Formats: sequence, structure tokens, C-alpha cells
Amino acid sequence: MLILSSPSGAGKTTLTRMLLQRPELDLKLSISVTTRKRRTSEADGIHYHFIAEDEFRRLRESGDLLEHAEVHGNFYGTPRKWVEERLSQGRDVLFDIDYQGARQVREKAPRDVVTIFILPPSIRELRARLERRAEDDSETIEKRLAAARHEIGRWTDYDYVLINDDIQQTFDDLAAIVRAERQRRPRIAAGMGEFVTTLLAEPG
Ligand SMILES: Nc1nc2c(ncn2[C@@H]2O[C@H](COP(=O)(O)OP(=O)(O)O)[C@@H](O)[C@H]2O)c(=O)[nH]1
Ligand SMILES: Nc1ncnc2c1ncn2[C@@H]1O[C@H](COP(=O)(O)OP(=O)(O)O)[C@@H](O)[C@H]1O
Repeated sequence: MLILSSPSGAGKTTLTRMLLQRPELDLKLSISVTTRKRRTSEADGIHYHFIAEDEFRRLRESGDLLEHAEVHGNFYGTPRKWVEERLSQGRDVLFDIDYQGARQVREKAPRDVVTIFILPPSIRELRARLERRAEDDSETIEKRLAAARHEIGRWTDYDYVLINDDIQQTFDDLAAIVRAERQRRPRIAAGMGEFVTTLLAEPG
């Protein structure tokens, strides 16, 4: 499980999209449920499953969510079943969730999680990105900027921290992390053990 978090506007949706566009990375995104209003650029079932609050409560209470949190006054959660099915096929899953969700997933599966925090190069640039994205009204932007200061403080919870100044550089670093994490010995021990046995059985 690869978790990407950042304050709103730092670039995690853009980076997520770039990761998903690389077939060799073979990542699939966990699509969250949310009670937030859909943005004009968003499609139901692709960016989120947009649901009503009573439906969210039902999912939460029936244990159908792997993790959930309230962020900026809206509810978000990760449908458990889809993630478990994909993991049981030995595949990796990408999550765009906040620090509260990252903590819950880490507590449930500490050895199976890699967490990455994306920082903006400055608060000024963060504001500029939120304004350029032009998806939120000014009150929402102010709310997100106020929350950003608190969210940024959680950077020490994460395995990796990237400053998203140049998008291509950040993406290259992110892809390098994915590749390196996949070569960690505990993750490849089974297949590699077999390879090493064959290697050592070779003559000369
Ligand atoms: N815990 C948790 N956080 C989520 C989930 N889905 C999205 N988020 C986080 O909620 C915050 C707001 O997301 P969103 O409304 O899409 O706004 P954006 O970050 O400005 O694109 C971000 O920090 C997301 O990472 C989820 O399923 N669980
Ligand atoms: N490195 C970058 N340089 C300039 N603009 C960026 C960069 N990364 C993202 N953006 C832009 O900033 C805005 C917010 O990015 P987005 O990916 O939606 O952030 P988040 O998902 O973290 O809220 C978008 O308009 C995006 O195109």
C-alpha cells in the first residue's frame, strides 16, 4: 500500500495521475467515498464515489471502510473490500488519503505500507495553486490554507517527504521510491530465495 498525503493544492492528485499513467509501475488507485460536493472536473466513480452522509454512516458502521476521517468538514473513507481483493492478488494499491487515514492504515498493516508526504515549496505557491485550479470558492480556499499549516506539521509521520517544486522532478523521485521499495528484501524474499538457490546450483 502506497499512501500519498499533502495539504490541499500541493499536487498529490496531479502526481497520482502521473503514477497511474505509467503501466510499468502497475499501480491502481483506491477510490474513496466522500460526502464532499463533486467538483466540475470530477466524475463519480473515477475521482471519488460521491455519497450522502447517511450512506457514509452506514458504510462506517457496517465495517466496510478500511479507514475514514473528517477533513475540512467533509467525510472521506476507503472501501475495504476492493483494497483487500487487490492486495490478495499480490498487487499494489495507491491511496490519496490524509494523515488521519495514513495512521489508521499503518496501524492495521505496519509492514505493508509506504507513506509519502508532499510539501509545497511555499505557502504563497500553495495559495497560487489553489487559486489557479479554480475549483473552490474563496471561503473554501481560506479553509484549506488554514488547515494546511496543521497538516504540514504531520510531515514527521511519513517515510518519505518530497517538496513539489518542479513537477517532473517530484514525479521522478516518486517513481524511484516505488521501484526501490519493491526491491526491499522482505517483499521479494520468496521469489529471490528460489533465484539464489538456482544461482548457487550453477557450476563453475
Ligand atoms: N482519511 C482519508 N482522507 C481522504 C480520503 N480521500 C481523500 N482524502 C483526503 O481528503 C483531503 C481533501 O481531499 P479533496 O477534497 O479531494 O481535496 P484536494 O486535496 O484539494 O484535492 C485530502 O487530504 C485527501 O488526501 C479517504 O478516503 N480517507
Ligand atoms: N509542481 C507544480 N508546479 C506548478 N503547479 C502544480 C505543481 N503540482 C501541481 N500543480 C498544480 O496545482 C494545482 C493543485 O494540484 P492538485 O494536484 O490538484 O493538488 P492536491 O491534489 O494536492 O490538492 C493544480 O492546478 C495542479 O495543476
